[in-house]
Amino acid sequence: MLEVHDLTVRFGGITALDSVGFEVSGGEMVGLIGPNGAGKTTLFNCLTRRYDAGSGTIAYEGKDLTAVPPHAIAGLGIARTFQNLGLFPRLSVRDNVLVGAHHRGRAGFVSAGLRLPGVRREERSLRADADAVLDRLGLTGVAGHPAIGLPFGTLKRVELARALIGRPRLLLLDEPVNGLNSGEVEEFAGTLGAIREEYELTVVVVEHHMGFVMGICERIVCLDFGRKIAEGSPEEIQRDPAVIEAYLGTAA
Ligand SMILES: Nc1ncnc2c1ncn2[C@@H]1O[C@H](COP(=O)(O)OP(=O)(O)OP(=O)(O)O)[C@@H](O)[C@H]1O
Repeated sequence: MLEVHDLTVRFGGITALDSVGFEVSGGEMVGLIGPNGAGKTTLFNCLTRRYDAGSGTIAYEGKDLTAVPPHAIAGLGIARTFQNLGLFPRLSVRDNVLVGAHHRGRAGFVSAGLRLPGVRREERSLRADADAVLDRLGLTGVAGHPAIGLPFGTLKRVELARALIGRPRLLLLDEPVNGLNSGEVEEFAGTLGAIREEYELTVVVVEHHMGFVMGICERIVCLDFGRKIAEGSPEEIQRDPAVIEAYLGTAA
């Protein structure tokens, strides 16, 4: 589904990604780990076209992703969540989720302005979809509540709902359990495991929480200083000397 080859990204003198390559098959859940500044978010930003790759290739379902404009990414079935939440604080939870469905709307500027029947039908159908996703993630009770003031764990689920309403095939999660307590982490892992099947998702997840990532992913890719230093099953990664050295500064 996803093939990344030789991807390099530089910011002035910093090489954020250095010839990184890996593949993800349809239906897989792959973890992307690495110490702070390793290049994980930069990689996500390349996959969603927020950043241009300096060199290298990214193929998604056989298509050259580097030639796709950023606004067309959602329409290709790629959705992401953000490390620091990308929600609109004063919009209701339901409206925040509907933002994730913008690419599914077909109404043009004029027909939307005139509120023609087709536009109203489309809005009803998207609202029904939003309500179904909110229900699935246990958010119905806060659907009308502004995002501001809701607990962090709830907001993380709203982010996930907003990604899901876009009907993605590839879901990119940037630190989804960062800031959650251990009970919430466990609950999120259970939800993600279930919705992955229900929504037929392929998932790439960036996460520092090792218990979460090792427990839920089939395969892990580890970056350090922009380079891929290891790839393998959670068991292989946990005993890989290069990974241990990257995290602890010494091969234990
Ligand atoms: N827009 C940018 N301009 C300049 N440097 C950047 C930019 N984005 C990232 N970097 C640099 O690229 C390197 C990789 O950063 P990145 O945010 O991708 O790491 P990360 O693995 O996601 O880290 P963390 O786990 O802390 O989120 C860092 O040195 C960072 O300072």
